[in-house]
Amino acid sequence: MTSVRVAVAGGSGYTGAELLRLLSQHPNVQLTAVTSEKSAGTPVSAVYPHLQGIVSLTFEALAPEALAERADVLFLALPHTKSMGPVASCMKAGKRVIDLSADFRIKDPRTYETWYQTAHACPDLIGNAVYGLPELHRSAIAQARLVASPGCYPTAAILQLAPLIAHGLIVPDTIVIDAKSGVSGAGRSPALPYHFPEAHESLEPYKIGQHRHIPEIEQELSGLAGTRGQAATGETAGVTIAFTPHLVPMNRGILSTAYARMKGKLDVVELRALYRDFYKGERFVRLLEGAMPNPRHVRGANYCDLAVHTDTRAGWVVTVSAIDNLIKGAAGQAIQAMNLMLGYPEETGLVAPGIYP
Ligand SMILES: NC(=O)C1=CN([C@@H]2O[C@H](COP(=O)(O)OP(=O)(O)OC[C@H]3O[C@@H](n4cnc5c(N)ncnc54)[C@H](OP(=O)(O)O)[C@@H]3O)[C@@H](O)[C@H]2O)C=CC1
Ligand SMILES: CC(=O)N[C@@H](CCC(=O)OP(=O)(O)O)C(=O)O
Repeated sequence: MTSVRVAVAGGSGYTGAELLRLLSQHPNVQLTAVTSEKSAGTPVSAVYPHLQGIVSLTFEALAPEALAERADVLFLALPHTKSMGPVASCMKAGKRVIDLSADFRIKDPRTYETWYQTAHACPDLIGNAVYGLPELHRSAIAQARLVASPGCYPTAAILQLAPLIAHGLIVPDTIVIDAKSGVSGAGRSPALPYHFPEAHESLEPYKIGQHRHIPEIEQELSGLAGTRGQAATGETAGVTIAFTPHLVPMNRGILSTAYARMKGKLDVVELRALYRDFYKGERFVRLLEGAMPNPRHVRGANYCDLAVHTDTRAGWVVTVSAIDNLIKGAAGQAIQAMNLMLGYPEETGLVAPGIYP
């Protein structure tokens, strides 16, 4: 088996730690470097004791150019707005890059600027980036040098709505997405809302109608509508959503419930058959008919569990999805993209089931 040299920038964060855990078990990967400024000089296992005896690297403070020399594939797990420069350097060095931040997900630099309050530093590179959701962009990811790995909420929301949009079965501007995330979604840096007494036994919506994942979800759903669905029926391809995220007192996991008004009467049996067909052969999308999606069932795993229901009395279709924000919502999905880019079987290193309870 061939092996590829892989480095992780931002390895001291939560998604970085999950990348290290998963990559250390990948049969084709040799981990060569991991960066952190604050923990430079500290062994990875001193920051993350669960990696003791598994990852022997020490965190280093490396400039992107120096990091790029150490690997063939680079995972960047840096905060959004901080990834643009490092991505440009790694691309210039001719490396394959998988960026977990939001910096290359939005195709329109003005939209990025509006939602991230920062001008894009390298708009010329945005066109090279492929949105890293394998279930929608598999062949483009396989050809890509730069993958913009999706956000956690968008992964859950896009996967649950894609079949409905692609088949033009719902009224596009009636989509309401109500999603809940565990606290690790906010990263490892401490802040008051994530302090135990604040977050524990609490459930709070935030950024109602203002969350930066809105343009990302709309971009992908509009793309689906334009290429496969509503556009064919002569309607506008632009999809507008109402999105409310919530912080829930779990370490990890997202549960997303999406509602949309049905065009005409849709039979739930037919809808489920349509979802089965849309996701046929997809290793990491599990369609549930008896059980309900629950973040508990995907903890530590790369699955997205999905269920479709109809409220025929009120005329709504209701879909529910569950992912682990750090795995299918971040590190696992990024490794899925790497496997595609390198021609490895897509599930390599990702097949372990979740942990329960
Ligand atoms: N958490 C989640 O569920 C998800 C997160 N993402 C995205 O992945 C990326 C990483 O997220 P997450 O792991 O949660 O974040 P964390 O806050 O846990 O970690 C951030 C990492 O970036 C480093 N870092 C912080 N500030 C800077 C800076 N100014 N310049 C360079 N490096 C810096 C930190 O290193 P140091 O030790 O030096 O502080 C740390 O390694 C983000 O873009 C996030 O939006 C994507 C999907 C899901
Ligand atoms: C609970 C929580 O705070 N979640 C984060 C989303 C994290 C994420 O996945 O977003 P990116 O990948 O775009 O960083 C938030 O709402 O901003």
